[in-house]
Amino acid sequence: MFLHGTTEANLCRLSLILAKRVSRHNHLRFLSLEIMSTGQNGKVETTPSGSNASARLLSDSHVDGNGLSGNEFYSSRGKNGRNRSRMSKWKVHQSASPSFSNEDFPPLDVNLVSSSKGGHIDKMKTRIDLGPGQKTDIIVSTQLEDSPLSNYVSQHDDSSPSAPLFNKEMKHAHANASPYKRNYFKHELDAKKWDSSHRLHNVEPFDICLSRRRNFRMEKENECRQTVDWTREGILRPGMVLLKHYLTIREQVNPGALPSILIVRICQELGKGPGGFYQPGYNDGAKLRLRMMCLGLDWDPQTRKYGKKRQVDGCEPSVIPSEFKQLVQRSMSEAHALIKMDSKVSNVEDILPALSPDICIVNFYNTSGRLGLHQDRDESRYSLKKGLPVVSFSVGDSAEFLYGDERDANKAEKVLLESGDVLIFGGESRHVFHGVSSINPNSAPGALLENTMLRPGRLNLTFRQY
Ligand SMILES: O=C(O)CCC(=O)C(=O)O
Ligand SMILES: [Fe+2]
Repeated sequence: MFLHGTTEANLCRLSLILAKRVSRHNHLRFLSLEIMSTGQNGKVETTPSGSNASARLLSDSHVDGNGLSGNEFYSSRGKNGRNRSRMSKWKVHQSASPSFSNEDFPPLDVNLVSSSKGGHIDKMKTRIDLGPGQKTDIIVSTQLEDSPLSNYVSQHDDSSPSAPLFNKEMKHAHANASPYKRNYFKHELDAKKWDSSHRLHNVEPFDICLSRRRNFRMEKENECRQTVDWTREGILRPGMVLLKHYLTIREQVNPGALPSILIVRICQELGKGPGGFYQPGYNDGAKLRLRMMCLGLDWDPQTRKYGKKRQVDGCEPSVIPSEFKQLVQRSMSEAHALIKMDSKVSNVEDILPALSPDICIVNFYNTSGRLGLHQDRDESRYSLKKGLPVVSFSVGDSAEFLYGDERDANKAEKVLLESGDVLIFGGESRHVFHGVSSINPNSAPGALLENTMLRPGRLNLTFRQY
């Protein structure tokens, strides 16, 4: 017997056995398991990760003051057939006040799977019975042996499309799962229809929206309105303006026509097609904790350069839709009006120059997404020298946005960016350091979710002029 004694040991052992079994039947090179079970103490136990060589179990997960903590049990089988195991503590900081309970917390940000060769990753979910009182949901992530996607490595992906291996147990588990988990299952079902021809490309199509059967009643109940004291608006610093809910206040009569809903629909369509969302990486192989799509011109995070085609699959970015450009111009007029009221300058463009955007970078952050402090300084020297602004639209879950004069999160100011907010930084604020430190789960407006089925997470669009 490979491991014995504790529940953790048994679960780890089980994941290794399953890994081997699935591997034999489906010719898999790679597999990982995520086990979610409710232990006798009522706390959620999660097992992310594992392959045919290793398994990791995060157990006793619990919400404390400002994060999640628990124990990690790790075991692996080396090439020499020897087994190793260790136990350690882990902690995931959640800087926003926890909006979830022990019983129903969102997927942890963990590296489920990674492989030196990479490949397509599928998921299926099943439920197994470990004996009295021990029902366990397992998410099995698999990697097909002959996948042409040899450059694609998913490091943390709570939203990747699932395998066509959907089975009876999954349906059973679906019926019994909590509404949060049911959404997850539905997503698995949809992914069954996944067209394998997409896999011929290096980039797997990513849909920022879920399917129709999502349970919004539950989400509305859960909706957590932030009561933070750092919600600010107006002029944040010279050349930096925050227009609160600007993309949601226009259409009171017909909520379906709200600009933020239009933005999601357009981004969904463009994001699924060629040149759509992908998860970019840095030079050192690390992945950005977001999905990205560029419009107008492509921006490459590795070379930090703009180009006509992107490196990852040679696709050309779509053009920036005229609706988006109009929204940018309207936002700029609003910002100029605010500046005019606030200052005595004769020409507001001296403080916030106008732009004619030819680049739009669209980011989708899942609820564990973030972006470190950085400056946007890859546009042309002309654009940067003139201080032509970056215009940023936020849609979906709210985000904690940091900004400051240095790349130091401790010295940065923070502001809550909510769905519909427009943030503009140009003029003398054009080189401000900025980043996203966290996304607040369940904070997106119900009307937006009902009309778009946007996944949990946040959509951000930044317009610039090269
Ligand atoms: O998501 C955001 O609010 C910021 C995005 C950003 O800074 C960027 O794309 O350069
Ligand atoms: Fe930026």
